Amino acid sequence: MNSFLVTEWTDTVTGAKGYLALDRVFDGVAGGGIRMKEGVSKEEVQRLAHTMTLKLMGLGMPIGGAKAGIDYPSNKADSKDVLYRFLEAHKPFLEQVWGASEDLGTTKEDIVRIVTQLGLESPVDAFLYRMDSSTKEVILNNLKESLSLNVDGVTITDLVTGLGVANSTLEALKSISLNPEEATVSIQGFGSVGASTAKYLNNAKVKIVSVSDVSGTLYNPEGLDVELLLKAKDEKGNINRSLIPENYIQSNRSDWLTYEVDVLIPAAIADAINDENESQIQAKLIVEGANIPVTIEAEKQLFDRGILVVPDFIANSAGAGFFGTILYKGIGPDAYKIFDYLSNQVSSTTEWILRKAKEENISPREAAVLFLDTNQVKINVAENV
Ligand SMILES: NC(=O)c1ccc[n+]([C@@H]2O[C@H](COP(=O)([O-])OP(=O)(O)OC[C@H]3O[C@@H](n4cnc5c(N)ncnc54)[C@H](O)[C@@H]3O)[C@@H](O)[C@H]2O)c1
Repeated sequence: MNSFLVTEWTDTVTGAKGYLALDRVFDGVAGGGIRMKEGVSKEEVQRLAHTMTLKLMGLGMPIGGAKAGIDYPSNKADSKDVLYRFLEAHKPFLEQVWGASEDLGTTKEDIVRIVTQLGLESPVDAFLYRMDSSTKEVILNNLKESLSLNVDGVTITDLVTGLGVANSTLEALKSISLNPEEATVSIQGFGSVGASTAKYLNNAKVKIVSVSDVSGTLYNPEGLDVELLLKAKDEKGNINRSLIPENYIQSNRSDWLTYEVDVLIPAAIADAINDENESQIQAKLIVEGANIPVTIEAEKQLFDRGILVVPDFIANSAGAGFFGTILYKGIGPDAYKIFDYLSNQVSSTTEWILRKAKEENISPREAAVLFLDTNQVKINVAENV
């Protein structure tokens, strides 16, 4: 994987390794989260940074993709000190090139607290430093207010990715001429992405017949009561079984993909659909809510069986565009305007790639690469600095 730049850092206290990969730098900046997890490798960080570039390009954002990774268990007592030292060492990047956010094992609150201690105004100072002081002040306020917005008691950063996945699904249903009210869906995972995807599909009257979490699968061919499931889930996406109606069939967590449904939405783990379970799938569409939930081999087999897979870097990209919407599109602090912008972008990209895939008889992933190549010319990738 060729990144524009990768740093390698060693913590002087614990010996932990850390990396910052800037996949591309457009207009002087790149954006992406900080993952803290035992075993994170430089290659993983580079791959994730590249996916960020693809997501941001798909959303029409003039920002390169970045990702940081710290190979250290996030549940250790001193993990926040390790994060502090990593950010301290990368302060010059935070000041001028890299806009940081949370990812697995880190929180927005910790990152904001640490960068403030380091003398920065925000984790996205790099995006602001070329702006004149009055524009910067307006944008910073917009950003702070936007981060605290919530809809129905849920912060918008916890809703926006699932909203995009739901809109991508609705667009994909159009491409197979299926009315949302007649469509059935099964979702793996009921955390931030799975639950918000279910919420917005339910609003569009799509029938969610099956949902799984880490403990198992719930199934009701008549449709699950999504509002009830949203109330029964905790902040980690675990559904409290004592609140579940008796007529729901409860089974093993691997059963979610075996039901006869129109759409499968893997929104939990990587490699959830692979060459060992792909043959059990009866759906017409798979919309990737999680990152890399379908292996490349399984995706090829699904394509040969006529099952379309909408790639993750299109379907789940809305969350990646949250900062860009406020920083570059001047939108905010208004949850519905932010939602409108991002969901329209995800819908139109999904429509484009599925139409192109049909016209050229290629997979949606191949069509997405064509889309990004076209887009790349527009945002001038050659001006890497
Ligand atoms: N949160 C975001 O904005 C965002 C954006 C893009 C991609 N993603 C990716 O989407 C995926 C889910 O993210 P999230 O933020 O919703 O996570 P989360 O931790 O909020 O929820 C994960 C859910 O998956 C369930 N789960 C875990 N292992 C499972 C298994 N083996 N079978 C069935 N269910 C299982 C959990 O019980 C929980 O319901 C991850 O791959 C993440 O990297 C998240």
